[in-house]
Amino acid sequence: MPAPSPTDDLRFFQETVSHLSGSLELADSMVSVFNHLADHFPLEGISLHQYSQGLNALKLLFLVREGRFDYVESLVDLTPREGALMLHFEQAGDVILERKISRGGGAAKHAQALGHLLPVKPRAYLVGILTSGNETVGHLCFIGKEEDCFTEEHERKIRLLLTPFALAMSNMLRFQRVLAFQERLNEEKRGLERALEQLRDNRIVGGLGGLGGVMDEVRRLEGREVPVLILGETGTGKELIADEVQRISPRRDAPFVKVNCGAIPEGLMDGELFGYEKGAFTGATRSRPGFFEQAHGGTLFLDEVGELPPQVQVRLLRVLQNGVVERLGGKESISVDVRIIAATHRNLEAMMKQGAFREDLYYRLFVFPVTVPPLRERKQDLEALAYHFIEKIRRRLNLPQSPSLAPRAVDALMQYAWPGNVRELENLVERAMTLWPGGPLLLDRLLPREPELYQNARENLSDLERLVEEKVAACFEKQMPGTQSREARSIPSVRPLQTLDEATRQCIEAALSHCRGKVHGPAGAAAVLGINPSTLRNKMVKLQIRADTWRS
Ligand SMILES: Nc1ncnc2c1ncn2[C@@H]1O[C@H](COP(=O)(O)OP(=O)(O)OP(=O)(O)O)[C@@H](O)[C@H]1O
Repeated sequence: MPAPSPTDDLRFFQETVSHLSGSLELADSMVSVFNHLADHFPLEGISLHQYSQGLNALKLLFLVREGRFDYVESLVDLTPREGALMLHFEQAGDVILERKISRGGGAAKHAQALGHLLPVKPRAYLVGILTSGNETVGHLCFIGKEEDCFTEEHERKIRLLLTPFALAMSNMLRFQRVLAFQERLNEEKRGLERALEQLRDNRIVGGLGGLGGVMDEVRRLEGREVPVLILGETGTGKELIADEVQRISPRRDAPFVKVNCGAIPEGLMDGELFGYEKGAFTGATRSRPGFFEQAHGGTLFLDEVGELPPQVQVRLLRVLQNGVVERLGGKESISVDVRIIAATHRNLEAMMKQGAFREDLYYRLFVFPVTVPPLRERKQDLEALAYHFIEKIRRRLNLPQSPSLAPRAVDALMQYAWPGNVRELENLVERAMTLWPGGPLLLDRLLPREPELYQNARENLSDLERLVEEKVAACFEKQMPGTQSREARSIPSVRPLQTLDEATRQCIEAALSHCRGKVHGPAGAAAVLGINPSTLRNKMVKLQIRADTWRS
């Protein structure tokens, strides 16, 4: 074969450089370079490695093969002798031609690093040390198809390419690092936004309404560290209450670790709760502290505690009694100081009777119980909750304005039994806002149709009537103290008696004046009176009360 002329070399050099710089995407330009070089070398692949003196390890960065690019960061540990050999190559800064891989040879470790990507077989290697200024950029490996496939001519040709490869690789690696850094920053930003969003949205709606009793209980926990057990149907807001207990606890600045016991597979539960040592089981490639250790000094929230399998209940009880954990595969006892807040939608007492929940554990957890009532028992909060979710979802969906609720939708919400509680309402509002982002939200159309999920309309109506009457009675009590007590009712009043309509009018007008003429919505008269806005409107029409009289 005639020796290549300087013109051939120049063309080869220019073509390679143009493939190398063809794209900012490392993968694209490397695939393109590979295809071009495969016409000049008997190539199986090209890889880039870096030697880390600190770790005394050889790091694989990427491998490119025909039509395929793998960006894989993996490490191969080196012996001190192998490390010294790598340093020696780097200092020589040239090309090593190995006609076949030999144990202890220069490219043996490069081949080992690629073992999981390329079938190990006898083949030749050309390793070029890439340098830029005084820095070593990496080891560029041309991987041959077989033994002895590279010649001195190949060695000469790869030498021509060392400088452009060094420049391109150094720039691309820097670019990759910037991208990775940017990605990390974006991820951090998303995390912070989520945390901020949660802080904004963690407001408890109904704290002065249907959750008034619960919040009174919770306030008694301020500054205390007793174990708390939060009970209530699914989706009633138990986790939100747990957050509130934590917020007012002396441990509020310490770790607050939340564990959903129902979401961890039974086989992993011990390891997750109590931690494990490296090698404790297949796949335990390193030691890991469990949730108890992570919560040391702070609080552990055991959500869905009723889902714990019996054996885990035994170990949990032991940790609570002794204040120490032992990691799986570990020999040491590790002291832990953890406050427990637990929650469940299950009837633990019934489970205890059936033998499914340990009695001793139950009494350890049942120190300060808080029961969150189902939504159907606090319908006065429904409209305010719906508006709270509208606002929360509007922010998440980035909508310019909050859509309104269709008035007839509120009636339907009041009659529905809400088996999924507040979470069901939140999901319903989200679906409605996806369907009608500009409003009005026809929530009634999205409610299930099964009649057994609705309270009898008549019963409901009389409930509302009863509520109005209660409000009226409260009004009387305020204006004429004592007239509402059982005894007082039998004593003739000194004040002239009002008809029910007159008393209702007074009550409605007082509420409207308080709310400056606002009828519905979170700060509206209907919410203050605890009745459905359309019921209030009907009464206003009947009594000829106009809301705008109170608007300033
Ligand atoms: N009173 C409330 N005010 C505002 N948002 C609430 C209220 N109650 C519940 N939510 C919201 O409803 C959703 C469900 O509440 P949460 O997860 O606390 O219920 P849970 O009882 O813990 O449910 P589960 O039993 O399924 O674990 C959450 O998005 C929560 O923020």
